[in-house]
Amino acid sequence: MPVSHEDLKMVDSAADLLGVASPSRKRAESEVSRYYDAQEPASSSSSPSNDLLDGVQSLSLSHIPDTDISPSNGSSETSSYRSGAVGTAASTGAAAVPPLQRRDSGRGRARELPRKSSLSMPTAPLTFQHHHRKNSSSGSISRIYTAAAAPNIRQPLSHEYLRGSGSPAQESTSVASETLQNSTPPFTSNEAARPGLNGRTRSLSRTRSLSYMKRMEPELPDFMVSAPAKVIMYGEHAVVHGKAAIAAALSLRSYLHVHHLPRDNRTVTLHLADIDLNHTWDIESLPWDFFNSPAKKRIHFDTVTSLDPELLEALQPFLSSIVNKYHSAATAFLYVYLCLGSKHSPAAVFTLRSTIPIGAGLGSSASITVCLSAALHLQSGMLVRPSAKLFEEECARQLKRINDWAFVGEMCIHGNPSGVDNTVATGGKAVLFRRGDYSKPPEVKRLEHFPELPLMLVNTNQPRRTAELVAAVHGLRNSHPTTCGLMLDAIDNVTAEAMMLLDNKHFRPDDSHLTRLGELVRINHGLLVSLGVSHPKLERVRQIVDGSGIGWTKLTGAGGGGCAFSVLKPIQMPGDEAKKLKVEETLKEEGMVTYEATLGGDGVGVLWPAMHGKPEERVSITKEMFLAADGDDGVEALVGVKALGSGRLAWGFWREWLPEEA
Ligand SMILES: Nc1ncnc2c1ncn2[C@@H]1O[C@H](COP(=O)(O)OP(=O)(O)O)[C@@H](O)[C@H]1O
Ligand SMILES: C[C@@](O)(CCOP(=O)(O)O)CC(=O)O
Repeated sequence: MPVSHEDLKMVDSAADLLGVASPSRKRAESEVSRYYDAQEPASSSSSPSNDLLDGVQSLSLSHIPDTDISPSNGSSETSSYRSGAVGTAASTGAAAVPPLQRRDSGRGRARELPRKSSLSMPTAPLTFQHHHRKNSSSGSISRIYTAAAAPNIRQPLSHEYLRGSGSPAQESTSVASETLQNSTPPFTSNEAARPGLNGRTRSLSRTRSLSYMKRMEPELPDFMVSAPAKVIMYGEHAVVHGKAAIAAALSLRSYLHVHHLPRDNRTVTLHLADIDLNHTWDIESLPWDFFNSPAKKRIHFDTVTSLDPELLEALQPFLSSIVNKYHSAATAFLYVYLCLGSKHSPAAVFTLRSTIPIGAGLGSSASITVCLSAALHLQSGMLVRPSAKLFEEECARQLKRINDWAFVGEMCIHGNPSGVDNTVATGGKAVLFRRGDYSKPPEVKRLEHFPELPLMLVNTNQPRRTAELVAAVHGLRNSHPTTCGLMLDAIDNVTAEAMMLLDNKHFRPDDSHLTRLGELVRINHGLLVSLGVSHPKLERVRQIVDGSGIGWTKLTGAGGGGCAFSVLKPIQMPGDEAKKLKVEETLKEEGMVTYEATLGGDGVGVLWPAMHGKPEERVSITKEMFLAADGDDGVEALVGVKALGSGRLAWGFWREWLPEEA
């Protein structure tokens, strides 16, 4: 009999309450296992794994036809202009089937991928990175996978001990004894013997030692997740008002380390090291009953498009003691934690460090909310580590789930974000993004031919808050609806023109195409100035760069300070390089920082378990090591995607396409 969504939800909650896999859940899981076994051709490339499979509806990456981004289609009337106030939580598109845990049959079966490759994404040495796509014989798009053993996500570690060559009973007792040699057991040793597993005899003391050991073990291994920053090339602010924007992933990243605590520790800690925020909550004292009540409960598959003010209010007593100017990150964490977790969520310490400047227009908030969303999904068993065994559609579903809940976190930090930042931080690469109707998923078109561009990124070091700038544009539009509407339409037009150039495989950065792109950058900046979101320091960058004639400059992100980027003209004359160096020197003298970063790289990634080193000498990355890493370079050297690479023992990415063959 097919398993219904409702059935499984009930089974899920019952199992959660008991902390076990219920018989009906197991039945449902085996049903799905059977389904997959029947569907999949046998393959010898499988690794033993414990995948979570589900039947969530697939990510609809609605392609935006070129005509859609024309000014006529992007009129201000059709755009959804959202005020800073939060609305009622809306849930759209609940999945047909909830997640299921699937243990590999152990028969060496793996789903054979229709299209896959073990290629890894190249990174360009200079500013931008060019990724091509490879078309399969069917003409459709493929993606690359990193071969990796999926983690035993919901599997307590003790089960690992119980596996192996010996019988379960032998294994468990020997591990228990070993553990107990180094600890003080909370029981006496002279207990009556009673029948054990497989008809063997085991003593009650051993049973208790096992339960003691279980309590002392963390439920899951430590792991890490990471997500990139982004650069909005065209369309910031307008995108909040329903227009299109073009954005690309940037090679600066946030890293989140998740350390699991012994089961008898019932606390959860959020340590945001960059902002000196370190707070611990007692898990059971959190308002689970309210968050899990039928009227409020949201599950992993739900697309939540606005925050619930009552849920936010319920969190206040747990946030009020956090005095930190960046405290909204804690709100984001707690909101998503309570929505996705349960009283039985594993005790853990979440430690975050980021190489992205905070509040500088590079999407630092989205990068951290993507990390938090991915970590919480992984922890609760709702994601499979990316591997060659993942269907393309599953990969897309997992990315959608991460992205949807990262957006919830973004709403906690920003109020009314467009969602472009978290979409890029989740999926990586470059996208054309538009969210006309906030009650529906955004339209996202991946830019297949995003070119390598000569770019300079400058941080003015002028702090500002996205939420305030978005609210300021909102205010201006209210007082000057017609004029602002026209300016937003003009930005939309700029984005549409840029899109034709950036998504064109014949684009050449060394000819007139670059000049057109540069001019569009300058026009877009001018329109943002008119919307009132520039800053004297941003104007100074523009003056220095444009004055030297080396390129075209625009603020990126919310403006009001933060970052600007310049599209640089090709170095053609002998003095060109010297001019660029002079510009960099002047900017530095004025207290600004220039970045060398690449665009168009990977989105969210996972390092499971958190280990580094060559296969034979792998060591765990502890939270202490992570915290001790010296500055951004230290973080990159210890856990960085560049340092550890990607692959089975390194970072895994949910990727949706393959680079095109040269
Ligand atoms: N490294 C970080 N650690 C903790 N919180 C962060 C970090 N980076 C960003 N945030 C959160 O994001 C907010 C900044 O978001 P925002 O002003 O939109 O800047 P950005 O343009 O970089 O996204 C901060 O107030 C904080 O809550
Ligand atoms: C201004 C805006 O378009 C981009 C904000 O980017 P950032 O938070 O400054 O990185 C707001 C949004 O898209 O939600």
